[in-house]
Amino acid sequence: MPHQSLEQAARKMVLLSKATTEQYSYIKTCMSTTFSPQIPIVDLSKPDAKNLIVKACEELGFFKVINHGVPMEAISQLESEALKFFSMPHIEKEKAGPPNPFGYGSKSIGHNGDVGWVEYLLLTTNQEHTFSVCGQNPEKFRCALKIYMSSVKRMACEILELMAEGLKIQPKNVFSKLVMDKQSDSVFRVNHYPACPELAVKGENLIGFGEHTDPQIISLLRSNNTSGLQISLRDGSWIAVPPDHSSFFINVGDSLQVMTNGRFRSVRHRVLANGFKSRLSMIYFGGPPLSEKIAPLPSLMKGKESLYKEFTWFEYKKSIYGSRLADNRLGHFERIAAS
Ligand SMILES: C=C1C[C@]23C[C@H]1CC[C@H]2[C@@]12CCC[C@@](C)(C(=O)O1)[C@H]2[C@@H]3C(=O)O
Ligand SMILES: O=C(O)CCC(=O)C(=O)O
Ligand SMILES: [Fe+2]
Repeated sequence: MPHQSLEQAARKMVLLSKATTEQYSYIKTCMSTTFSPQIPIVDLSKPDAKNLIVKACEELGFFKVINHGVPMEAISQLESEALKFFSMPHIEKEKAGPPNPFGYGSKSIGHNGDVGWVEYLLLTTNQEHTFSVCGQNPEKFRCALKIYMSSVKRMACEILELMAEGLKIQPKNVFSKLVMDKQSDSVFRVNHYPACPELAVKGENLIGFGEHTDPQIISLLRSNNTSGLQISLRDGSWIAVPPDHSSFFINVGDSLQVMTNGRFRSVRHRVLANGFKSRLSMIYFGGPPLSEKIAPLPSLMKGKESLYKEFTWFEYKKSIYGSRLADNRLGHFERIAAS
């Protein structure tokens, strides 16, 4: 059974890793994280979807989507190819790395010292580059990626159009056209968090993926049935997101926060490693073309000043790659109101 071999591989990874988990940042905040019914659920097939989406983006910057239209078959195919990839020996996986910027990465996230109990594939959504994905059957992996990505991109556009409709702004493709653009700088990521048996023994927490906001416009996340994802509320407390393998979780990204002049919030989130089960998640990050100006839409300003300085997505990207995961990246671009 592929699942069994995955757990075995994870265990091996733990045993073989000389430094074990000592070098990672343990976090002791588990007391403030609880499962809660607070995650809004949006049924894309219902007429009130657009209003629920706007409310969720204003309050949390996060919601769950059901009846999303991505066939379970496409999801399972990609999941199974990804699991095959991650169950290969480390030396084989390394052939697809390092992620500069695309490819296989392990433990290290970005280039500024962030680490987590995670291994991942970071890919461009642009066809040609996904060819760097290796593995035993790269053709099958690529094919599954292509089918999944086109379906998820369609959902991203549908959600972005519902946002514009819910905000009552014209044309309804103001946001979605950026992700639909041929030059769109969208990214795809598959994260694998091996089970970390040491945690189960010690009863401690270990960071899988440190807290951050996603810089793009919108992120669409699907994971297996393993918990770990948490989001931060306005008051700074963390809530655990109950896993749901058949739904998608949507994050507002920094760029959408700027385009709505702060009305929508980009949500801080993180992943904790699990002591018993491995987690596999796949995330589509819908981004604008590099040359696109990221600025509040005039129709959302209503005579108010922009909260942000003007910048292009290229400029923002340059700045994020010099940042640490937990940094407040939008801080540099906030306009201090002249009084
Ligand atoms: C420390 C990091 C790692 C970054 C860049 C920088 C700050 C934000 C991280 C992310 C988070 C969202 C996906 C990603 C692909 C992105 O666009 O921003 C990540 C990227 C990476 O994993 O390389
Ligand atoms: O793997 C996950 O569940 C979330 C990871 C994440 O937030 C990211 O890759 O930006
Ligand atoms: Fe993220």
